[in-house]
Amino acid sequence: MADDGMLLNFELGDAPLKSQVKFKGGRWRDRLKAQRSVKQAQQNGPSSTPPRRGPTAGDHDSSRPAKRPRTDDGDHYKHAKIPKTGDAATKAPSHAMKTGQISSSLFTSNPAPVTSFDQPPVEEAEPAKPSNAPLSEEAANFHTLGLSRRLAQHLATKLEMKAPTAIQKNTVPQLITEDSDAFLQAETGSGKTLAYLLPIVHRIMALSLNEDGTAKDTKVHRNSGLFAIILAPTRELCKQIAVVLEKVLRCAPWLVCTTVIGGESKKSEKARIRKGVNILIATPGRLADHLDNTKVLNVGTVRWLVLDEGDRMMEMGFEEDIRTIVGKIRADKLQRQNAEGVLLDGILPSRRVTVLCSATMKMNVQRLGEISLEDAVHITASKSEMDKDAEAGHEAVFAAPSQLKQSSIIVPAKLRLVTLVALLKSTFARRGSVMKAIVFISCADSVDFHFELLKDTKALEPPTPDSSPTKASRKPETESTVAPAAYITSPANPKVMLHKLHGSLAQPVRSSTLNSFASCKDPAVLITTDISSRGLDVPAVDLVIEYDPAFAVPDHVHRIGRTARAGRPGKAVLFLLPGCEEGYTSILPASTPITPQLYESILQKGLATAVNLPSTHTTSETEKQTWTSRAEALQLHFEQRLLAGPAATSADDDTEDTAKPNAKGKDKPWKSKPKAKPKDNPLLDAARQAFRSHIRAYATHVREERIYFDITQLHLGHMAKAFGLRETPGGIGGGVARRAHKAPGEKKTKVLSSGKVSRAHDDDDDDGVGAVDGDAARRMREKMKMVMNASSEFNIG
Ligand SMILES: Nc1ncnc2c1ncn2[C@@H]1O[C@H](COP(=O)(O)OP(=O)(O)OP(=O)(O)O)[C@@H](O)[C@H]1O
Repeated sequence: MADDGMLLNFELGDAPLKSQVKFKGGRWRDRLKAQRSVKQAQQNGPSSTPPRRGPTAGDHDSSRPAKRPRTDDGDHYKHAKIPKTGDAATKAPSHAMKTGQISSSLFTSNPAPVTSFDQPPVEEAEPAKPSNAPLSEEAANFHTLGLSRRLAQHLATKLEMKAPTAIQKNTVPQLITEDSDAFLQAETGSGKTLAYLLPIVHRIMALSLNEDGTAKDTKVHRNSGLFAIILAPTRELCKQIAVVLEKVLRCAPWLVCTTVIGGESKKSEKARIRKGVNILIATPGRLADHLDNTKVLNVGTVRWLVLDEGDRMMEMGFEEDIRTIVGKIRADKLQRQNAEGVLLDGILPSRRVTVLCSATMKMNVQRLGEISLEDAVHITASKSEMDKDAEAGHEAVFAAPSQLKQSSIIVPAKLRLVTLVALLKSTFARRGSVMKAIVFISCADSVDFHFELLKDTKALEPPTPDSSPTKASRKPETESTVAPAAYITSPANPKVMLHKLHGSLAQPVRSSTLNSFASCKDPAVLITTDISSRGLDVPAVDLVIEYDPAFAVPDHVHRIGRTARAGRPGKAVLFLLPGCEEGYTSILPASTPITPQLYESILQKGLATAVNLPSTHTTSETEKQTWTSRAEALQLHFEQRLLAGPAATSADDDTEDTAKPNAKGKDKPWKSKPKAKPKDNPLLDAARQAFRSHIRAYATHVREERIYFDITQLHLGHMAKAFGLRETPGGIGGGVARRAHKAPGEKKTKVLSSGKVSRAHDDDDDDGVGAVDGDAARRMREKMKMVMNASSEFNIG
């Protein structure tokens, strides 16, 4: 985009701030309010905050949260022409960023929150007792649950697991003694993986060992038959399950497990199957493929089919594959003894057992149950819950771990980026306080952009051999996904490693990045999409930040469940926009209230000291610098980084969505492809692309939750600022741009590329797609469907 005529809401110059800010347009009341807030910010420094007073709880209609007061658009700011890129102001930012010389609209014209912050936060009397921790050894141990002494001892001595968790206590005896199907449902981090693995391993081991642990005459080995298949939705999860299983099988080294998950040649997978395997861990697509094409894969001896994260597999569109797999396994005649004449019945289940497993239960699990389960027992962590649900015949309510501390930050769109940096900076302010944090973002483009923005561009020269976290990052696979972080480091904690992960990365890159994050000895941040929300088990994760809220409540439960695992403490922070989004916390599961936090306090804390601005920009910090001016300087710095270098062409601004769905939904429905390749400034281009994808992704919150995530309430101009953009990029796509909240009789609104929202005509489209021509509406519906399935994030073979 050419810079000529580009408007920005910063004024760089020597004149005092006061005289520079004028507000035009809109209602006089709004102008006066904005003027006062700027004046107050100038006079009071750190203590200055925009005037805020939200309605108290009484004012707030809980059924439909109050709309946020809409401020008018750019008219409220004084606009100045930006100098051409390369001009003195952009070339010499340090000069431009001297204290008192910046006029930023960061703190003006922001909508006020509806949440009342007047109430002092209720202090918890004592920390909540962990709900997903192992039980006390007196209450239960693995041997008394029915596991062999050998296996129980191995767990205690080699895996340091002396007592089971509640779900393990309820599942292990059931799966050892009964042959009925089971539906395991327990909160995140409660040990469901071992709950189903241990009884399977115990019973397969029993083919070779007597009850007293002595060896039987006939010992099974890797060629004795495939006894169990475990299906999981992602390659990462499959590998993780395989790692746990391999550790368990060290006490029975004659048994073999393997994975078939794609990402490597089918030939080598076939070769492994041919060598013999007793437990197979697979993604549905790949297994269905092998069942069709790999003759050596004999499922006649299979006694268990485990569907881990079953609801996610359904959501990702694997229903057909699962039907095929279940059908093929059931159709194959059950072999009572294997080829070597070892009698399987009596020791292994006498029928094929299906185990379905998840922390949450979306409606589609019911359908999955219909496909795969017969008279299943519903096993939960608490017996009473199990009985009650069995009687009532309804779903168990999914919950967050009780020890998990949840909070929300109500942040106006314009301040999101600087607040994220401030939060991360204060999180890692002290060495050793937080080791790992995960930041969830709605789409891969936005993950890419934030990673590029926050990584230390200066520190990308080859790392020194003694820097432990970079051991993994030295690998070529992680060159573009692991980097030292800038901005969030501090003198006390100078090394923080930034990681990014999403489904569009090649499989070796995904695996190495995850490995690097998990094994990183220094503090680490993972910026990721929902690809990391399910099943990922990195015990040292202390903090989960939902920078973009999840598309549905169950996804939120899985995201926050990456911390506070197996009884450990953890924190989760949710970013929300002022207005209707604030009501979202009322539908989230939490054992203690989700504490709302003021963004000002986050900024104040995080920007109490100077931000380590990398690259060529250096601030001339003075003692007078306040957190507000630091926030403004930081925002300005980001915006200047985007503008540095030759400007990109405007061709991409006219980009329309060209996503082509395919059968497996592997492409990215909300990702648009530029018609013309932008010439330069990759960061600016990445910001625009991220913004577009973010807005499209926003439109895909599940229907029931769109009263909280109403795209018509989104101020595109303000949101653009959170991507360091001074203008709202075009090309968001007719469908999304014209979408409106579907309330009966409500007029549709139209989101213009300028960021303004204008009223449009009514339409009667069922899917909430706005007034677009029939073809476009159909395309949009298709796209929405695909996005709902969210399969784009997973490259599953
Ligand atoms: N009995 C136990 N004692 C100690 N730690 C355990 C025990 N069982 C499991 N764990 C640990 O608890 C953590 C979580 O286990 P797991 O990944 O199986 O949880 P999950 O219930 O499947 O969670 P999610 O729903 O998020 O996938 C793992 O790090 C595992 O090693």
